[in-house]
Amino acid sequence: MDHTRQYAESLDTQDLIGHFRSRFHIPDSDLVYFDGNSLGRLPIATRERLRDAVDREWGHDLIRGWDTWIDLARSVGDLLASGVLHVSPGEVVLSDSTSVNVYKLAAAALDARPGRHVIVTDDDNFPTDRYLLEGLAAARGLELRLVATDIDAGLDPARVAAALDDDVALVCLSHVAYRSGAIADMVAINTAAHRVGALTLWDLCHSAGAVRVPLRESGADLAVGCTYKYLNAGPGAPAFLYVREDLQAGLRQPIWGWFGRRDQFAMAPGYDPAPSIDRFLVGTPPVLGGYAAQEGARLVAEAGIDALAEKGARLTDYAIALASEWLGDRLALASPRDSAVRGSHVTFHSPEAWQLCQALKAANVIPDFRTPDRLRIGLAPLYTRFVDVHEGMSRLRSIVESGSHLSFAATLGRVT
Ligand SMILES: Cc1ncc(COP(=O)(O)O)c(C=O)c1O
Ligand SMILES: Nc1c(O)cccc1C(=O)C[C@H](N)C(=O)O
Repeated sequence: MDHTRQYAESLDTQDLIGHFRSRFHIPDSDLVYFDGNSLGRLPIATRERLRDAVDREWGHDLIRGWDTWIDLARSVGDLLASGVLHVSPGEVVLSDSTSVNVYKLAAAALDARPGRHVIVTDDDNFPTDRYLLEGLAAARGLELRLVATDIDAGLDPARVAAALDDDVALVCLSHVAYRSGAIADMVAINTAAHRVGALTLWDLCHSAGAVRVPLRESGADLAVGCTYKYLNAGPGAPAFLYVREDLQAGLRQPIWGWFGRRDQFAMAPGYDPAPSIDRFLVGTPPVLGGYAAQEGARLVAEAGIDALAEKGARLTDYAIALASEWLGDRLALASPRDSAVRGSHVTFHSPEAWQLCQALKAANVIPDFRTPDRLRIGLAPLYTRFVDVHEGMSRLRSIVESGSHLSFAATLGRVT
């Protein structure tokens, strides 16, 4: 491969979705942002929409705003369904945080499988998922069965299958692993789970807006995900949840708020869940965050998931090739090498990963550090250019070659 900046520029020139970068607010042209998998950039349309929503809808319309706000969770859900997740309208809704949605859907799934005593997840699933499942298992006297995962290679579907038997109620896993970026085999795992009568719940935080998620093709039961990463909806924006249409009537989630009730404004006695995906809602939705999720989902839908996934694969392949050429075994790959089973971020091992992260930030490159010794580089395909990858990796090369990172304390500081 050609390692010149000119080559990176030529890749950008040929990039069919490269123009989407101009739809983002990018005030610091020197900054190399490798963290869109933690917090996406600000779309220009979102900034304008939020200004208008604050000034006109809230400032002027006041309570009358609810005439339109009331349908927002459903309309953004439908947009995510058609433009991002490729499922049917009425199967996705915007709601709460990913953590709260894991709790609601996992509890609903456990209630739907009475008499079964086991929840399966993997030992490298994202912490919030593991903790929530641990809490549910403790409260209900169930076993939480952890499948051992290779942190770099990702989940082995055969190991998941080996953990399954007819006492398993729920299998809850991440589609793209937060550390390695490995894509789990959703088809094989759903098939194995359904063979023993278990339900599946997928965390799509690192998938939505970055890779094609085979919810429909794999017969997935339930899913959750956030909108602040590849959907660019901003810090703390509301999450989404997916419940396959044929399961909705048979599932009840445990937080019985008024937004989940049939005929909400009748304010009637007793809880009677809505006969739709609305039954998985709880309370008043965050409207400003909802608008941001809507604008973010529109951009992703316009670019198209297949084009985004293809570019994400090429960007991560390019970062791997530059790392191997320039840094050799000083930076070992901690992600799958095959882009077909990798999301839009790539991770490297180094005993000095923490110091490298600090030195990169000082050089105006933002990656992140993940325990125990990993440098994670997120390459959000909507706005990351090949020249950004070239520039970021070349600043990393200068740091490693000069040893300048060694002047940073080796002690871990605050990690986000
Ligand atoms: C896989 C995964 N699940 C869940 C979360 C977080 O959930 P929440 O938005 O509820 O904090 C993250 C990132 O923060 C994540 O990467
Ligand atoms: N959600 C985050 C937050 O509220 C604070 C700091 C970081 C995050 C993240 O998104 C972390 C991210 N999900 C990860 O994969 O590590």
